[in-house]
Amino acid sequence: MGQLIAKLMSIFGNQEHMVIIVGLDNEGKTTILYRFLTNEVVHMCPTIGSNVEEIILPKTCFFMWDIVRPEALSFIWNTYYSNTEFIILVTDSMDRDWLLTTREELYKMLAHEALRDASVLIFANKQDVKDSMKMVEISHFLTLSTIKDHSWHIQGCCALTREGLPAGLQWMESQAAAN
Ligand SMILES: Nc1nc2c(ncn2[C@@H]2O[C@H](COP(=O)(O)OP(=O)(O)OP(=O)(O)O)[C@@H](O)[C@H]2O)c(=O)[nH]1
Ligand SMILES: [Mg+2]
Repeated sequence: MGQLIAKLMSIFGNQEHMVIIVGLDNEGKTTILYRFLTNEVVHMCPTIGSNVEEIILPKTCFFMWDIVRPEALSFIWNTYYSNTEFIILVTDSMDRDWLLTTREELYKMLAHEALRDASVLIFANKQDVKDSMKMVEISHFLTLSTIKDHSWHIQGCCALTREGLPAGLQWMESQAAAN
């Protein structure tokens, strides 16, 4: 798997940036991935394994892996990490109970040697749902202001309407251009 990813990276060249989309179950990871590609909502089943898509923009290209939770696939996790430049962490803004687990997973990833230089985009998804937590509350809960050794950005979004997704992608483009 590692060799395959390295080969793909060499084919696509330096403009290609490797991205992993992570988060707990049912947070909207796969919906977001396909909303980057199409104007239609693709109805999803829970992901088994991974989905991968190439998002081609005028000046850059993101090679995005939507992967299941770390513990389920821990044996190949290092393979993904070793080439990753961006982590997209998706949270369900309604899911207060799971935010603690999300926080644990986030800091475990950030402590990983292979992700030392990765930038983090947090999508606070499902902002359309009544009483969803807003970005300030989620930022506070995830203690994002304590992250000093990675670039990070939090963006509220609704994958169903695409609201917030272009802004998140723009942040990634600006990071890619700066690196
Ligand atoms: N209301 C609302 N529902 C959403 C939004 N984004 C995704 N969903 C719904 O949430 C459910 C889960 O979406 P998925 O994209 O399959 O979530 P996932 O994180 O890929 O789930 P797993 O593959 O099981 O880990 C689906 O029913 C989506 O239609 C959103 O912004 N608002
Ligand atoms: Mg999925």
